Amino acid sequence: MTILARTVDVTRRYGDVLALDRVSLDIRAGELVGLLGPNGAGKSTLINLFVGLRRQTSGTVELLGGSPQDPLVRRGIGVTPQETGLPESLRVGEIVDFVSSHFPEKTNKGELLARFGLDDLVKRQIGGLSGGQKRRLAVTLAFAGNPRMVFLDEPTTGLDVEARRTLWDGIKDFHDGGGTVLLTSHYLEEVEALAKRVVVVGHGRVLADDTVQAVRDMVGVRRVSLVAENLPELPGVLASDREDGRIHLVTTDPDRLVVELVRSGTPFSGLEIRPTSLEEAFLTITSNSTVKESSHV
Ligand SMILES: Nc1ncnc2c1ncn2[C@@H]1O[C@H](COP(=O)(O)OP(=O)(O)OP(=O)(O)O)[C@@H](O)[C@H]1O
Repeated sequence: MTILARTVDVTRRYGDVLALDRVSLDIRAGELVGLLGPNGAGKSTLINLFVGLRRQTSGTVELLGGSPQDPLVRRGIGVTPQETGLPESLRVGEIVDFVSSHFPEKTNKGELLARFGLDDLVKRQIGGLSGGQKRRLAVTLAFAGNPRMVFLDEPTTGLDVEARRTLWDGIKDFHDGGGTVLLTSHYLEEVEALAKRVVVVGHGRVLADDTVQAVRDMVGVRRVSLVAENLPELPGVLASDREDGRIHLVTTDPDRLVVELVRSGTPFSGLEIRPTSLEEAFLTITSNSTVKESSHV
């Protein structure tokens, strides 16, 4: 299947900061891919390279079979950056006309606004929109030029549940019609609602590239921590470490782990079980590629 966006071994530095570290990724026509990761993971940098706003330090970036730096190539895509500023005095309908006039093919204005629940606001000045309506409009504009592919950087940040769902429906509609989407998010639920494939990034690297279900299973880990001298071999331990006299165990099945711990008769105290953050989960999992071997503390 046609590859619409590709990076090969891409690195991007900002001074001493390594924002992307040898990232290779293919996005094929018709895919809806979620790019998930904690703050500072490198998601926006990757989007900015794909859409030609920044250049890579090394490696190759391809867009629609050409270069993201080529304005003709860029006419085939739509983009909503993480932050947008729209001219306050223009009306909603006018900004849609203005943006779509830059593209050879336009999306029907009425249909576009209806798809994103903005059809009642066509005459409203942008300065009179709520924050959520402005964000929805900014996302809508990515679709104005009948793009083959859209890049959405945290499209639903700041939206309430209803507005978020309306946006999701609009994005799904585009995808159902054959459109390709790459969107970033901090939220697994958002990626789960939209995407089949999820690419997890952390510290500038691709940590996982899999189905949403597989990634959800990875994230569903818990941290069991306790005080003990020594522990026996315990089932389902993905990673472990010792800190300030406590032992921390990362597991997908804390119930079974505790049952086995009690069964073993090992003396322990101060048992705590808590969720791991997304970041913690991924960093723990990926920094322990030989995880099974580390289960014996
Ligand atoms: N213009 C810049 N100058 C210096 N450092 C930068 C610049 N842009 C990004 N960085 C750094 O590069 C790293 C990746 O940032 P990036 O914005 O790509 O992450 P992100 O995953 O999009 O984060 P967030 O979810 O917070 O938007 C971070 O350490 C960030 O501080």
